[in-house]
Amino acid sequence: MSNSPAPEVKPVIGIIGGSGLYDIAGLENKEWRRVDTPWGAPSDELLFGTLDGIRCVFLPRHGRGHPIPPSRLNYRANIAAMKIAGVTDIISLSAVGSLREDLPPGHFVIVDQFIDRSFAREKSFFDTGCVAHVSVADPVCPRIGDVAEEKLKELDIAFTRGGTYLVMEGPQFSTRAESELYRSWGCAVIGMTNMPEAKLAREAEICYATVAMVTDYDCWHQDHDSVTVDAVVRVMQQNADHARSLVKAMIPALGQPRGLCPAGCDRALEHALITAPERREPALLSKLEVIAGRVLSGQ
Ligand SMILES: CSC[C@H]1O[C@H](OP(=O)(O)O)[C@H](O)[C@@H]1O
Ligand SMILES: Nc1ncnc2[nH]cnc12
Repeated sequence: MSNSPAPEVKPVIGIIGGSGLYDIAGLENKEWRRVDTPWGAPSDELLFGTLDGIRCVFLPRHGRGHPIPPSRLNYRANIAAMKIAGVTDIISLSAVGSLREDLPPGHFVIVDQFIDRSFAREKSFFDTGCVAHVSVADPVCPRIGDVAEEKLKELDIAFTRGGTYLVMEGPQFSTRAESELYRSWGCAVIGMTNMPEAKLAREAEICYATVAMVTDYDCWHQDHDSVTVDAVVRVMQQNADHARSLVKAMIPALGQPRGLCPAGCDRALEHALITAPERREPALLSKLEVIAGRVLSGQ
C-alpha cells in the first residue's frame, strides 16, 4: 500500500440551470464569457464568478431567455465548455414532472438513476477512430448527493433522496399511456434533458448530480387533465428561489479541497478506451484532448 497522500483537488463548481433558472445568487466577480469547444458553442456564454472564494461556473441549459429546446441542445458543447472552464463538480438543476403521488409540485428529488428514452441526440464525445465505453451503472456522484441532502435538510425544503428520472425526447409532454408505462417501470420523475448530459459528464470525468424540482404531476394524475407550460413555469419560479438558496449553501461545502472522488467519477476513462493506439484517428484525438487528454497522453 502506498503512503503517498491523495492528490488534492481544488474544486471548481459548475451549475447547470434548467427551466426557470437563468442566473444564480451571491456570485462575486461575475463575468459572462464565451467558451468555444471542439463540438461547437454551448447554449450561452458561461457565467464565471466566486462564492466564498470558491470558483463557480454557471450555464443556463437552454440559454438565457430559453431559446433552445431539449432536442436541439448541444449537450457535448455544454459539458465540454464546463470541462474547459476547469469544472470538477456539476450540480444539475432540472424541472421535472412527477410520476408519484408522494412527490407533489414544489418537492425536490435527489435523483440516483436514469432511464434514457431520448433518441435524437449526440450521446458521446467518442466516435469512429477512438471508441470508449464508460460505466454509467451509477450515473450520479453520491458525494454531491450527500451535500444536497444535508443542505436541503438545513433549508427545510421538502425532498426525497433517490428516484429514477425518465428522460423523454420531447418537446411535447407524454401521452397518458406513456406516463402510465413509466410509472409501471417505477420511475419517480420525468424530464427531457438530463441525458445525455449525465453520460457526457461521466465521459468528461466530471462529478455530476441532479437535483430535480417537481413542477407538475404528469398527465397520469387524476387532478391533471394535461400539463401546460404556464402551470409548469409558475411552480418553477417558486422552485427557482429554493434552488438559488440550495446552490448558495452547497457551494461552500462542495468547494473544499479534497482528494479524488471516492466514487471514481473523476477516473471514469481509466479503463474505457478500446481502440488500439495505431487505429486511432488523429483528428478526433485532437478534439478529444480537452475531454480525455489525461488518459490519452501517455498511451
Ligand atoms: C418548461 S417544462 C419542460 C422543460 O423543463 C425541463 O427542462 P430542464 O431540465 O432544463 O429544467 C424539461 O426537461 C423540459 O425541457
Ligand atoms: N411533465 C413533464 N414531462 C416532461 N418534462 C417536464 N418538465 C417539467 N414537467 C415535465
